Amino acid sequence: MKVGIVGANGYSGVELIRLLQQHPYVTIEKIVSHSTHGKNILELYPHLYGVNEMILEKWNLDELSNLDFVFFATPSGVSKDIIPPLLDKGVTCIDLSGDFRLKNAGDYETWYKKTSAPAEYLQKATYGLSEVYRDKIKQAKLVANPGCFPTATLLGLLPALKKQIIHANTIHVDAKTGVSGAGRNANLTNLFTEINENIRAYKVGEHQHIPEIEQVISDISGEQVPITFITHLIPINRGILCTMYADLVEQVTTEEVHQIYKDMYKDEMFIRIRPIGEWPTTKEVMGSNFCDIGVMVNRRTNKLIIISVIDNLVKGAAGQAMQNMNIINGWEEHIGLNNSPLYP
Ligand SMILES: NC(=O)C1=CN([C@@H]2O[C@H](COP(=O)(O)OP(=O)(O)OC[C@H]3O[C@@H](n4cnc5c(N)ncnc54)[C@H](OP(=O)(O)O)[C@@H]3O)[C@@H](O)[C@H]2O)C=CC1
Ligand SMILES: CC(=O)N[C@@H](CCC(=O)OP(=O)(O)O)C(=O)O
Repeated sequence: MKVGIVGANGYSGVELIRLLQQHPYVTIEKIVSHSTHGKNILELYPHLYGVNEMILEKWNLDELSNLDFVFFATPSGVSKDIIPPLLDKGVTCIDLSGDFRLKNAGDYETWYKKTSAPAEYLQKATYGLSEVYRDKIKQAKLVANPGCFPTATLLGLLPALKKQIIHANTIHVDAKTGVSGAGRNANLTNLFTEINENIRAYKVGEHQHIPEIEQVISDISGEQVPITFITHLIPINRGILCTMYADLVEQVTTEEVHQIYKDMYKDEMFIRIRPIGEWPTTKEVMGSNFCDIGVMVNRRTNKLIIISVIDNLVKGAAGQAMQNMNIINGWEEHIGLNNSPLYP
């Protein structure tokens, strides 16, 4: 199958190259960039010598129309204009940006502060949280790949929400991310001197992933509730760790909750429910498509505590996008995604 990557020289794009190169049924036919078009990708990423030595091209609708599948790893506000004509030509698109995730155009404009994609295309998009929307993804022509934080948050909350053991309106999420989440662009807050030996809360109360998480919670629980969700930038390259708390509806034990989580994810190869008393770390999923989850009931407060971790560039972006491509094509979901985490 012939695929293309638009935004191929960003961090998520390069992660797509790494993963798609190891997929047996796929060849990367086109890599597209914006300000760097015309360069060999090696000039930007010398680690790709002998792996991928393609030239970055300019966006060209006709040339991309000959492909089977195109991945978009572009900043928000870009794919909303270029995906619709490509979709109309019958090419299946997977968008890693936020442009097609929110069903309500007004929500996108409020939280992203940009013009939304046309409403009819928002309705055509399928939200690509693989483990939750697999059946819809199978039929999709346009997948809105989830944000990195929503992936870690929602996979962690899902069993508790589905089994209705927590009050959805009491959910608090304390999320931490590595710096690659901000992409490969020069900006003051991403300087080594600003990041190193430092932790910073950012976009407090106004993170664009809040409506995305609330949209799925509402879909699963039937409740439209606001959540408290705060993000922090920490001095690591890759990884997201979300610590979540919510009030329990009634008293349950850690063992009971743990069993609910194990049962719900028993057939999911990328979700690892950690033994009771063991809390996952970002390094334990680095480079892999795993989402690791630990749970505990805090008896003193009658709250459920959930900790989930992912690699933001893999399960949080390129890995989940490739998992979705596998789902659409009816291939086994793990194809190209078998690598174990990189440790230490
Ligand atoms: N980084 C992460 O962990 C995650 C990122 N995402 C989302 O994925 C998308 C890409 O993120 P990331 O890889 O971090 O971003 P980067 O900033 O690292 O890369 C952005 C890419 O988009 C290209 N680009 C910029 N403007 C345009 C344009 N107008 N037309 C075509 N291409 C353009 C850039 O090309 P050039 O350099 O040549 O200008 C570059 O290749 C974003 O929407 C992000 O929110 C989602 C989940 C996780
Ligand atoms: C560290 C950092 O800045 N991370 C980004 C990750 C979000 C992202 O990748 O953007 P979309 O999912 O909205 O496309 C952020 O918190 O905004």
